Amino acid sequence: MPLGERHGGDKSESRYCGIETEFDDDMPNLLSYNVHGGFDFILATLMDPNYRPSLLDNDTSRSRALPFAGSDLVLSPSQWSSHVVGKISSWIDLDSEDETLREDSEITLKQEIAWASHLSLQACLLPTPKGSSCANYARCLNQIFQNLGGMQLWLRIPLVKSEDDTEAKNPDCMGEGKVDSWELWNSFRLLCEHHSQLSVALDLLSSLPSASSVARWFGEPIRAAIINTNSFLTNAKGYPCLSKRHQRLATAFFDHSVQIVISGRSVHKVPVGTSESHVDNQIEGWRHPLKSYLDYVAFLYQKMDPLPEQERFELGYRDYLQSPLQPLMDNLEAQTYEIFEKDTCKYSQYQRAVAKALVDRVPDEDASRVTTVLMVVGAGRGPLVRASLQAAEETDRKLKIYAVEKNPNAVVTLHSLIKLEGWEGIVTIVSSDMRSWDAPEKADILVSELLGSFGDNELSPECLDGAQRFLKEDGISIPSSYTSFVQPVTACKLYNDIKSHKDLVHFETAYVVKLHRVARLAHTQPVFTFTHPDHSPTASNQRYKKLQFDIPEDTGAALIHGFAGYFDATLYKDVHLGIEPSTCTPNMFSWFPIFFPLRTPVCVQPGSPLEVHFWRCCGSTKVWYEWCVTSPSASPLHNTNGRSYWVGL
Ligand SMILES: C[S@@+](CC[C@H](N)C(=O)[O-])C[C@H]1O[C@@H](n2cnc3c(N)ncnc32)[C@H](O)[C@@H]1O
Repeated sequence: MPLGERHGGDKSESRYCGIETEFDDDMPNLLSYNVHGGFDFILATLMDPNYRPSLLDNDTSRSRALPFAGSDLVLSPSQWSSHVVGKISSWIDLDSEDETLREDSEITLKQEIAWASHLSLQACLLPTPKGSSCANYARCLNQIFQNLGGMQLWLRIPLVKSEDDTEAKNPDCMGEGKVDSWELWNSFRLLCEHHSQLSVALDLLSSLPSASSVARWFGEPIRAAIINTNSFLTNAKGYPCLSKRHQRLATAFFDHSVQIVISGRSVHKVPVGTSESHVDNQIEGWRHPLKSYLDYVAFLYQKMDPLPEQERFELGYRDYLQSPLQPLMDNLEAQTYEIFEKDTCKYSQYQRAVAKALVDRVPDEDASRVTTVLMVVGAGRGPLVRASLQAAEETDRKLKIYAVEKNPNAVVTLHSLIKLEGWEGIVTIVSSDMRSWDAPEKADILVSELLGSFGDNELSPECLDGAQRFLKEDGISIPSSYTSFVQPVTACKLYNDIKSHKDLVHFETAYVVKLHRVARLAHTQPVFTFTHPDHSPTASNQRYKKLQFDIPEDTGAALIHGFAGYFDATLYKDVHLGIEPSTCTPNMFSWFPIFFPLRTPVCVQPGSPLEVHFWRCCGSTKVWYEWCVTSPSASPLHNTNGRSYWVGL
């Protein structure tokens, strides 16, 4: 019974809530008890906890069947796959000093995974590594991965990070010697080479690490969050509830399709005869002992704000890598223009900028006599022409417009608009590349939108350099400048998607992507700025920037899979437009961020700075970026000579 419905038809996994169960060899009864109690799936031990392969060696009845919970026939295939997550025996210790235990563990792990695969379970929960060394555990998993089919393996990791290294460690819940459970996870997944079927089930304890430290996990492949009943507080009426921080975390998990699992025994004496449940499925007075915990989780899920319309529209794009547009080299298609044109926020910012420029250029007393020459360069299907005309109307200024466009298909539309919109005598359509157009007169205002997610990556600088020939000496360019920004991110999903191509080219390409499962590890920093017009005789569009990021120390160590990139543009004076997270234009959807990957992720320890270099390089036929990390360790230089990714001139 899903936790509820969220506006917009929620299809995420996080609608489901599971329960961790004790071993029970009556699997049908165990499942039906918990499903009737309201849970969607059970986290169930598949093998008798007393089983040890080494004990069988001395057993004369060695050939008897292994003590699996019943047989595969006790549940239907769909019950196994939809309602059971296998829990691998928690006693296993693959890195134990005790050889017998180590060997027993290896045999049991492989047997249990093989049995779970036979049942077509979607996932199995792997116990937390017992010590700080997990090499043999990871080695066995690598062997298992070679032949696993589609099953996911969730490594159980407690969400702990002591702020003080001298703080007592809890050997029951994580490897001795590790005070930051993320490091345990990181060692494990590095040993497994980021295997895409290895993910995390986080155990939420009653106290949580710092916000930055928790945030780092959102770039990791978390599939489940296990909340023990001991981590719940008690509300005034005696019901279980979570602390504000736990609530916010649970909500963030829902938003990232992480499933919640309740574990432990009921530790709340819920008043009899009352019910706060929203989905009450009591059968003949019976109530699952953990129902009040489930009800609370459902309540948190249902009280989440509905996804805004734009977010709903963008759901399918989350963490989906796209190649950036090449609007100079290629001709955009009608549907691309259509998406741009729906972004009213972008055009209203342009309208505001043009209005301010018109008023600055022509004082009120001259408004009826002076005609301003405005050129829209890269006019597409005309939205900036329309925005400029609206600015003129709003400010009572007279305008003459040239709409310059190099895409012949968009020019067809522009011509049709002359009649349709009554632009005769005001707008002249020019079918030409702005860099080679021989303009009949000079412009007072040059309006363009040639910006990519990283500002200059669609070659606005090169195009506007070519167009500024026909801008008057004191003319205005809208935009007047733009700056790119980057920040380091953990982005396991993106890294794995790129890795799946098994080539260098994909690791040296920048992608446009709606970032979702990422952890932004430091504030953004500016990279390259371009200003227009630029009349300096030595002007060059090549750039180099060295950046140093200090990741907040309380984050702990983190793995950098690459850099998220953004831009901010000053259109005119105080009117800006951009996607840099701290200043982004609200409700604008024309641009997703850009992502520059690293071929090998870089691990940064607390307190050690991350040094990064970005170059913008220009050749006669193309522009490209190169990038690398030099501290705490050196990465290779990425995209040398634009060998993998470039933008055509
Ligand atoms: C990002 S689109 C913007 C289109 C339109 N202004 C809008 O906001 O919907 C950029 C447009 O500039 C055009 N363009 C790019 N480089 C150009 C050049 N050198 N000369 C003329 N048009 C160019 C492209 O064909 C495309 O139509």
